[in-house]
Amino acid sequence: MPALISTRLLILFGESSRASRTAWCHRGLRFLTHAGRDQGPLTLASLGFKSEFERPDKIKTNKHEKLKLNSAIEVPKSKVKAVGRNGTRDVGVKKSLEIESAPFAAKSFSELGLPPLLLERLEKEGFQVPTEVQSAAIPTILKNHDVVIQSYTGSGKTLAYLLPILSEVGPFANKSFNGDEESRKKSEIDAVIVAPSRELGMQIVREFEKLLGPANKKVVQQLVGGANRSRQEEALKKNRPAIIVGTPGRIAEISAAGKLHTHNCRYLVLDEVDELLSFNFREDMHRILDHVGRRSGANPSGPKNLLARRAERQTILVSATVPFSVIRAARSWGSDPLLVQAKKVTPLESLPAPGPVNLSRPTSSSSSNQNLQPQAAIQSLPPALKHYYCVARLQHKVDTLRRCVHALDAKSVIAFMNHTKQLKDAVFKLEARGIKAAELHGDLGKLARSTILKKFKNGEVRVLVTNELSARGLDVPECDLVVNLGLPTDSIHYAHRAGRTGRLGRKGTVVTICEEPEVFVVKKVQKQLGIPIPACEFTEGKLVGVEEEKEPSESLK
Ligand SMILES: Nc1ncnc2c1ncn2[C@@H]1O[C@H](COP(=O)(O)OP(=O)(O)OP(=O)(O)O)[C@@H](O)[C@H]1O
Repeated sequence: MPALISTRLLILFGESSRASRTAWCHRGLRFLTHAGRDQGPLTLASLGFKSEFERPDKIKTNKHEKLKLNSAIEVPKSKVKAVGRNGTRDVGVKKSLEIESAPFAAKSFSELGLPPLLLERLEKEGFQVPTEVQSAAIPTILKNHDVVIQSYTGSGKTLAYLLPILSEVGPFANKSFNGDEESRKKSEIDAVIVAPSRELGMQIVREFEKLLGPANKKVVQQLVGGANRSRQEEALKKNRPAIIVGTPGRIAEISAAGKLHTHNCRYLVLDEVDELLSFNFREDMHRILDHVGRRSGANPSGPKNLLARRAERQTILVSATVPFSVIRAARSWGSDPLLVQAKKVTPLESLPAPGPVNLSRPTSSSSSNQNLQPQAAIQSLPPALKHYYCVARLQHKVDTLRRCVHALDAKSVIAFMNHTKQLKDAVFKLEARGIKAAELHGDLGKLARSTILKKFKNGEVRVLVTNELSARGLDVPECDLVVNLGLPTDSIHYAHRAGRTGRLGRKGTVVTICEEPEVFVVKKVQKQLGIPIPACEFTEGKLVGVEEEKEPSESLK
C-alpha cells in the first residue's frame, strides 16, 4: 500500500540556503553511495591469483605500450586466447594477464599503449586525460580480453572501447597488425558495434568520425534502421568499411541478405548490452551473435561452432547497468571474461550468483529485466547528481515542470513521459507558456529525429519532451536537468534517464514529478539506488525543500 506522506513547508531556499541543502544532500549521497560500494579494493591479487609475469612470444605486444608491468596473473593454459596478427586467435597458449598493473588513473592517454597517430588525433580533438574507466578498459582490451565494461552514465565508456579498436583497425593502427592494403581489401568487417537505438548508433559513428577525421570517414559506416537500406548496402560494397555501427534489426537484415561479411570480424561490441538482451531484440541479436566472428567453414549447428566463435572474436559488452543476465551471457560467449569498472578489473567467474529478485513492480517486455538486481543500478549514477521529487496532480504536471525549469534556471532539459500520445500535449502547453519545446519519439522519421536532436543540442530547443527512446546513451553534455513526468518502470530505468544529465563531472539535477499515490515508487528507487531523493516544491520561483513526516509504521522499519 502506498505510504501516506503528509508534507509541511520547511524552508524557503534562496541561492545560498539551497546550496547548503544541496551540500547536505551530497554528503548523504556520497556516504550512501560509498557505503554501497566500499567493500575494499578488489584486485586480482586479492582474489588469490599468482603474481608472476610471463610474456609468451605468440601473444601480440603493442610496440607503443608504455605500461609498467609490476605484476601479473597467470591463467591456466586451457583458458587462454589471443588475437594473432592476422586477426585469428591463438588458443591454448600460456598467457599472463597484467591486469593489476593497468594504470587505473592514467594521467594521459599516452600511458595506455595507444599508437602515436591515434594519440595525435586525441590531442587534436582536445581529449587529454582518460577517465577512470578508460584507464582500466583500454589496456585490458588491448590485451585481447573479452570484457564487460560497467561504469556510471557519462563516464566515457564509448571511447573506452573505441580507442582500443582504432588501435588495431583503420588508419592509425600498427600496420603489422592491420595487414597490408591488399589483405585488408580481401578481409571483411573488422569490428561490429551494436546499439539499441538509431540515435545512439549515429552518436557512436560521430565519435569514430571525430577521431578518424574527414579523410578517413569511410572507415566506419552506420547501418541504422529508418535509413535507406539499399544505399547502405551500396556504400558497404563501394567503401569497404572496416567498422560498422548499427541497430540490431538493420545489421541482421543486411547480414541475412548476404551483403555483410562479418565471419572474420575481430571485435563485437554490444553497447547498452542489457537493453540489447531484451526480448524485443532477441532474434536479431541471435543472428548477430551467430555470424559475427564465426570461423568460416565451421558447422553452424554443432557445439564445436560455439567454441570456434569464442576463439575468433573479442566480445565487449558495455552498460552503466549490468544485471546478472549480462554476466551470464558474457560467461557463455567469451573466454575468461573480465568485468572492467573504474579502478577495478574482476574475473567474471569470481562473481557470485545473484540473490532473490526484488523489484518494485513488474517491468517492461524486457526478458533480461527478470534478472535485474537492484545492485545492478547502484554504481550507474554520476556521484554529483542531485535528486528530488515533487508531488503534483496529473493535470498540473506540465505546469510543475515549467515552474521547475524556471526555479532551477535550467538551460537544457530532458522531460520523460511514458506514453507517446502525451508528448505533443506537453509540448503545446510549454510552448504556450513561452518555453521552446519539442517532442522526440520513435514514431518520427529519422530526419525529423535528427533535426530535433540537433536543435536541442545547439540550444534552439530548451525542453526536449521524450520517452524511453532517449533514456539510453544520449549524450548532450549541456543537459542540466532531467524531469520524470511519468515514472520510470524501475531503478535501472531511473538510472539511465537520470544519467542524461551530470555527464562527465558536470552539475545536474533530476526531478521526479509524481502523484501522491506514486510516491512509494520513488521511495523504492531511492532505497535501491542508495541515494537521497528528498521532496520539494516550486514556490515563488524557487526550489523549496519539504519535510516528510513518515508514517509511524515506516519509522519502525
Ligand atoms: N577522456 C575524456 N576527456 C574529455 N571528454 C571525454 C573523455 N571521454 C569521454 N568524453 C566525453 O564525455 C561524454 C560522455 O561520454 P560517453 O557518451 O562515452 O559516456 P557513457 O559512459 O557511454 O554514458 P552512457 O552510459 O550514458 O552511455 C562524451 O561527450 C565524450 O565525448
